[in-house]
Amino acid sequence: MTDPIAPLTSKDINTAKSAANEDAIVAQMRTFIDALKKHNYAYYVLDNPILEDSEYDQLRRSLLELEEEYPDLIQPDSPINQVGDMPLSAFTQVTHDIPMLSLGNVFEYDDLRDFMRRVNDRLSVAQQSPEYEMELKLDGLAVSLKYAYGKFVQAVTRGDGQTGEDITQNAKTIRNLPLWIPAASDIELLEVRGEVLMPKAGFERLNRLAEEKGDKTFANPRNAAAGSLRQLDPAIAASRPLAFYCYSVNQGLPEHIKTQSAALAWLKTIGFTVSAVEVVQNPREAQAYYESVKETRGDLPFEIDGMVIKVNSLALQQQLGFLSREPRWATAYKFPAETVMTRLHAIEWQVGRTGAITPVGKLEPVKVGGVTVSNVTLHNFGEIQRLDVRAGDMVSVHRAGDVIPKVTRVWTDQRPENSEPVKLPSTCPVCDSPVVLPKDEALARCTGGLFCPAQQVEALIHFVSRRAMDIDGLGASWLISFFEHGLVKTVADIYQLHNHQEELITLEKLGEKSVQNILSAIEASKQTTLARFIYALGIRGVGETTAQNLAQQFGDLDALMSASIEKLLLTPDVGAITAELTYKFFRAPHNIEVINALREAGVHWDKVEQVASEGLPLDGQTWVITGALDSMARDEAKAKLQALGAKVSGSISAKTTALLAGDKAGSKMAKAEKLGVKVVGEEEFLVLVGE
Ligand SMILES: NC(=O)c1ccc[n+]([C@@H]2O[C@H](COP(=O)([O-])OP(=O)(O)OC[C@H]3O[C@@H](n4cnc5c(N)ncnc54)[C@H](O)[C@@H]3O)[C@@H](O)[C@H]2O)c1
Ligand SMILES: [Zn+2]
Repeated sequence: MTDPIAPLTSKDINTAKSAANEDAIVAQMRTFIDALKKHNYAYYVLDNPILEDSEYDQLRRSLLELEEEYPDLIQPDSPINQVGDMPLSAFTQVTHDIPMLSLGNVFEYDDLRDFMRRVNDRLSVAQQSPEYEMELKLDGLAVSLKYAYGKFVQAVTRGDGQTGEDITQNAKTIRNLPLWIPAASDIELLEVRGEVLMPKAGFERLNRLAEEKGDKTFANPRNAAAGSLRQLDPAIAASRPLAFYCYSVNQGLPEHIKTQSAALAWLKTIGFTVSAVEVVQNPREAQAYYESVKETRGDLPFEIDGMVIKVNSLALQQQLGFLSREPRWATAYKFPAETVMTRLHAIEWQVGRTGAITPVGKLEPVKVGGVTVSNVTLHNFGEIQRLDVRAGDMVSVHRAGDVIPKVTRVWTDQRPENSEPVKLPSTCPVCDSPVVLPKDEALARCTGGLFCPAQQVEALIHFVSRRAMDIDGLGASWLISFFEHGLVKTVADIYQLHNHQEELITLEKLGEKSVQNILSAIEASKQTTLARFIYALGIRGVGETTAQNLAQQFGDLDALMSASIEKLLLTPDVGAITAELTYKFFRAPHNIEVINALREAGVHWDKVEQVASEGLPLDGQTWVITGALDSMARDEAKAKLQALGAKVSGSISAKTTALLAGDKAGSKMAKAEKLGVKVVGEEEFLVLVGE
C-alpha cells in the first residue's frame, strides 16, 4: 500500500503507468487529491501544516505529472488549479474585485528560459524579449489593502483567490502599514497588494515565549504571520511582530506609470515598504541576480523562498493575461528547499578522541539547501530523547548556508509500527568497553581510554590538526591508514615515521614525493609553542584557550606536569573538573611515556614570555568576548586585553568584570544583563586599548 503522504517516487509512477489500467491511475490520482486537500486545509485554514513544503510540492508535482500524461482522467475536484483554500467563517468574507492568484514556479535556469520562451510565444515579434523586473519572493501571506481617498479602509486575505477574510482590524496593528496616504487623497479607490510577514527575529522570540508558556509553537514564520493576522483578538494580533511589504497596485495606479518597477518606486514614495527590485534584460542577468540574492539571503531580516520575476511593462502584462491559477507574465524562481523530509534509517554511535559517544543519524540521502546530505549529527542521547527520534522515522532536516544540517522535527504520526525507542549502547561500538553516562553530563563515554582504537585514531587526528601541532600535509585519511598498517599507535610514533620510509612509499597511492612532503612537515612541526603542545595532547576539558592559559600560568611543561590541583585551579578558565582531569592526565604512566618520547624526538618550544600583569591597567579584571568585531578578529582583541593585564575567559559569571560585545552577540549578552555585568561596545573597547 502506498502511504498517502509519502512522496511518490518515479518508480511508483512508472508502475502506475505500466499498469495501463485506468482504474489504477484514477485510484492513484484520488490518493494524491485526498492528500493534497488534507494538506491544503491544514496549511491554509489551520496555519498548521502536517508536512514540509518541499514534500507538499513533490506531491503536487506528482499529481500534475499524472494529469499531464492522462488529461482525460483529470478528476473534477482536482486541486491543481486551486488557489489557497476557503477561509474559515470567523471573519466576514469579502469577494475580491480582481481575483488574487498564486504564481507558477520554476526551479532551474532551463525552466526560467522555458518560462520566458512561453512569454515570447504570446508576443508579436516586435514585443519579444521584453524587459523583466525581479523582486524577493517574500514568505508570508498575500493581503489586499484598500484606500478610499487616501484613507485605509479594508484589508482582506487572499483566501481561495476569489473570496478572502476581512482582517481590517488586525491589519491596522501592523506598524509599517500606512493608515493615511496624503499623496493618494485624490484617488477614489487605491487597491494595493503585498505580503504580510513575520521577521525571523520576531518569529524566534514568539516561539521562545510560546515554548516557555508550554503553548503550541509555529512551524515557520509564514504560518506564524498567517496565524497572527487571523487572531480573533486584535490585541493579540497587535503584540505580534508583523510587517507589510507592498508589491503591486491593482486599482487606482496613476496613468503615467507604465511599468512594475515604476509602480513600486511610486509605492515607496507614498509611504509603503517595498523590498529589493532589479530590472533585467535577459535570462542571464536574471540568473545572476537570482544567484546573488540566494547567496546573501541569510542576511535578510525575513525569510524568502525565492525570487519573483515579472514582465516589467504593465501593458504587456495585461496583454499576456492569466491562466486559471496564475498570471502568464510572472513566475516564482524558487530557491532550493532548506528544510526537507527524509527517512532516518539508522542511528549509529561514533567514538571521539576523548571517548565521547555521539549519535549520528543515517539518512536516506536527500538534497537540502542545494547539497546532498546523508548523515546528520544528533548531538547526544538527551537530544535523541528530546526529539523522540527513532530509526525508521520520517524527519525534517534543515540546512541553511554553511550551517551543519540538523534534524528539526520528527513526524511521529508517520512512524513505522514496529519501531522502538533508541537505547544508549551499553558497550563501545569500537572496543566493546563499558559505556558510562556520568550524572549531569550530556555525553556518554567509552571507558576504554587509549585501549580504544577509535580514541587512539581521534587522538592522532587531533594532534596533527591546524590549531594543535599543525602538521600540514598529514591528513586524517593518511593517519588512519598508517594506524591501520600499524605504523603509528601513539602520537609519539609520528616522529618515528622517517624510519619507515620504504613502507610508507609502498602504501597505496603514496609516492616518494608525498612521503618526503609528509616527513618534512613532521620535521617542521617540531618547533612549536608550549600552548599548542598542551592543546595537542588532547587533555579532556583543555581546549585552545585553556591550553594558552595553562602555558601562561606555568611557563614550562615540567611545572605544569607536577602542578597540584590547587595550583591548577589558579589558572583562568580552569574549574574543578578540568583541574582534576589535567592532574590525572599527567599522572598516567602511558601519557608521561608519550610526552618523554615526543621531547626526545626533538619537539620543542621557546620559553614562554610570562606577562607580569601587576601594575597593568586591567590587572585583576576578567573579560569575556562575544559576537563579531568589525575592526579585528576576536583572537586579536583577546591578545590586546591580555596585554593590558586582563584575563580573558570563555564564559560569563558574576565574577566577570566586563563583556566585550560585537555584532550578533547572543546568549552571553542576555546572561551579562541578567548578572549585571558591564557590557562594553567595540568603540569603547578601541578607546580603551588606545586605537
Ligand atoms: N506544507 C504544506 O502542507 C503546504 C500546503 C499547501 C501549500 N504549501 C506551500 O505553499 C506554497 C504554495 O502556495 P501559494 O499558492 O500560497 O503561494 P506561492 O508561495 O507558491 O506563490 C504565490 C504567492 O507568492 C507571494 N509573493 C511573495 N512575494 C511576492 C512578490 N514579490 N510578488 C508577487 N507575489 C509574491 C504571494 O503571496 C502569492 O500569493 C508552496 O510553497 C507550498 O509548498 C504547503
Ligand atoms: Zn571504545
